[in-house]
Amino acid sequence: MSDTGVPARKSAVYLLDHILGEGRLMSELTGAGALDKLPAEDRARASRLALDTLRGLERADRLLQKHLSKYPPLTVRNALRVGTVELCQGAAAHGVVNAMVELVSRHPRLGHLKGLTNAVLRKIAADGPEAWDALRAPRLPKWLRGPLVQAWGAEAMAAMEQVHFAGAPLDLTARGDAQAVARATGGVLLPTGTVRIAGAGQVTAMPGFAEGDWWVQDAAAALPVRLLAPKPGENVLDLCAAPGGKTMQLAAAGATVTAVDDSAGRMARVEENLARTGLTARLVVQDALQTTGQYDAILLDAPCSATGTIRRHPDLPHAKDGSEFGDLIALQAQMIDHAWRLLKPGGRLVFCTCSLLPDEGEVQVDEALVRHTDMRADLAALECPGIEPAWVTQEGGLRLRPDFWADRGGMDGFYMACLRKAV
Ligand SMILES: C[S@@+](CC[C@H](N)C(=O)[O-])C[C@H]1O[C@@H](n2cnc3c(N)ncnc32)[C@H](O)[C@@H]1O
Repeated sequence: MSDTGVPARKSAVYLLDHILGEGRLMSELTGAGALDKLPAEDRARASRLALDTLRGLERADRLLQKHLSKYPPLTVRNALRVGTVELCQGAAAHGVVNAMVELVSRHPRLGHLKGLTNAVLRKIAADGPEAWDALRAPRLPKWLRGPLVQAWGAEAMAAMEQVHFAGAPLDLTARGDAQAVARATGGVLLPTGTVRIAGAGQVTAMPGFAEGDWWVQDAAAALPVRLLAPKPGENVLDLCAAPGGKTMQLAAAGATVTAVDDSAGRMARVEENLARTGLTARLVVQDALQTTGQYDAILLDAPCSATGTIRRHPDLPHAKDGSEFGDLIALQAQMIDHAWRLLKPGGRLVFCTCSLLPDEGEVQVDEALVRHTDMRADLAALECPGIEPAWVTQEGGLRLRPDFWADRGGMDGFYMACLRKAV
């Protein structure tokens, strides 16, 4: 890692410029190699700085506003934001200020703003972390906050924003004995069987990673397969499978799994994950709507707004504006109808999305139940260990929100329902 911390901070500012300026997602930028030239430690630091800054963006802007008569160009503004977040997290003032001044002074067009950077960050350091702590938890942008307040109410929204701001712990799904994984990793076992670790370090260095004893999967994301309850030897279709968290759960239960995803790049991740865990599945790179065959059980983890994953992906509300959600909602309905044709009589389909929008959950299932007279919501499937009755919805699905289990570190927002086909 560099002594000055300038390369990691410069990369964090680069990420923010593209997320906030061009609406790119962090995963797109890192996938395209944005951090590849940095040593591993700097890469981790750059990502952490960018994510922490996105989580605290509203607070950073409120503090900076006091010391700026007009906004400087985006790159300098982002350097000030990163510096503010670091200072308010308690980093040593001289290190942060020197690094940010150096970063700005080296910029080919904005070097003249190094004096401003120095003066503003010194004032932020003098304000101290108390000024930061006195501000409310950052709110989601209006385009997303509006529909979520309408769906869940203002109080629940504020609770979700608190959890978004806090970030997420590391959750693991065990290939076999979850208790043993909890012991080996120093984690706690949640009531639903997920192992949760607070303050985890590098994932690949943790006990059991190389042996494939577990994989990273949010506690909420582990539940759809529990609802499906695959049995050994059953023919199970995993539609929209990559990167394969649920594929591995299905395979670990002994099912004969066909995993379909239309992204060859993402399917390569499924292959790697299966190889590491020693599990097997037939992998097919294909549009889910072109899939054929007849299956005992189907898991449909449909593409969605991903608004349930903001704890882990605070870039999403800043990079998106909701304009593509209508197309996703239409595609989800098409996928439910297609999956229904591939399901044997008496079989079950678990539909799920990592979304907080009822249009991608409760409403999808309500409407599917009207379109398919041979479909019913299977309430018995929801009786899994740890699932709380309050999470069950009117149409017979499960609604999970980030503020559920807030005292344990929250969970991703998710919707899921088990739909049973008449014999
Ligand atoms: C929510 S992610 C799936 C996560 C995965 N089930 C897991 O547990 O790791 C949605 C996936 O849908 C895939 N996808 C999007 N449109 C698709 C389509 N038309 N056909 C097949 N896969 C699609 C994306 O490539 C993405 O991997």
